[in-house]
Amino acid sequence: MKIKVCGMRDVENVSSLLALKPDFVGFIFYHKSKRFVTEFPQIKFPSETKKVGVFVNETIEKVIATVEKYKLDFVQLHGNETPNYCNEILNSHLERSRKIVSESHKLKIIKAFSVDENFDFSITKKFQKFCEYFLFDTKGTNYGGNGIKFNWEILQNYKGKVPFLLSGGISKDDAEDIKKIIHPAFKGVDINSGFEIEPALKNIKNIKEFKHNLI
Ligand SMILES: O=C(O)c1ccccc1NCC(=O)[C@H](O)[C@H](O)COP(=O)(O)O
Repeated sequence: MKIKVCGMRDVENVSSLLALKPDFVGFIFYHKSKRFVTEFPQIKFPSETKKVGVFVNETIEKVIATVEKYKLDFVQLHGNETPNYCNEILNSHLERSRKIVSESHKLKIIKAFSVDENFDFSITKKFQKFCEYFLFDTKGTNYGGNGIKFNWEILQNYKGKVPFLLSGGISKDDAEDIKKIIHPAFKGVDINSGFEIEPALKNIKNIKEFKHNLI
């Protein structure tokens, strides 16, 4: 099962996290978030851990510039971005990387959806050809990091092929329930406020225990 730890910022905290070999580490580039990255931690990432930039209704130019500056592997889109916006992100990155010969990595997209009891999973269809993963997060007052769970049973209404990460209010005591989720597209979890000491500072011991219990 894949693990994404989102909302990181502190250089020593990121460094301790990397020792646990998470699959993804997320950095929030949304200035209204309390986890907004003001100074990107300058650390060499192992190739098995992917860097994810989280954006909310950001301009394409800003997203691409941030991807290039911090060499991000994924962008996670957490606002009202459309399939066309996703297409433009991929095309802009491809066009730019063709011009810079040394930069040839392929950018990938995670589209986040805010889920509540009435969520219509069929809206994900229009995004499927642009996205590597979907992220099903709980609908709340903020675009993300709300710290609340949705009813995981409704995941069974998702019939698509794009793999998804489950998110929203997950904490270390949820490992057993997560292991009970049976769905062909369920690929992993995204964790955030449930593991925080303070905004953007994670409790590495709890993440280690959670990761161990998930196996
Ligand atoms: O975490 C934030 O502050 C945030 C703000 C705006 C957009 C997205 C944000 N987080 C993205 C994530 O992937 C979170 O991990 C996800 O929303 C779950 O958070 P939590 O409920 O705290 O576990």
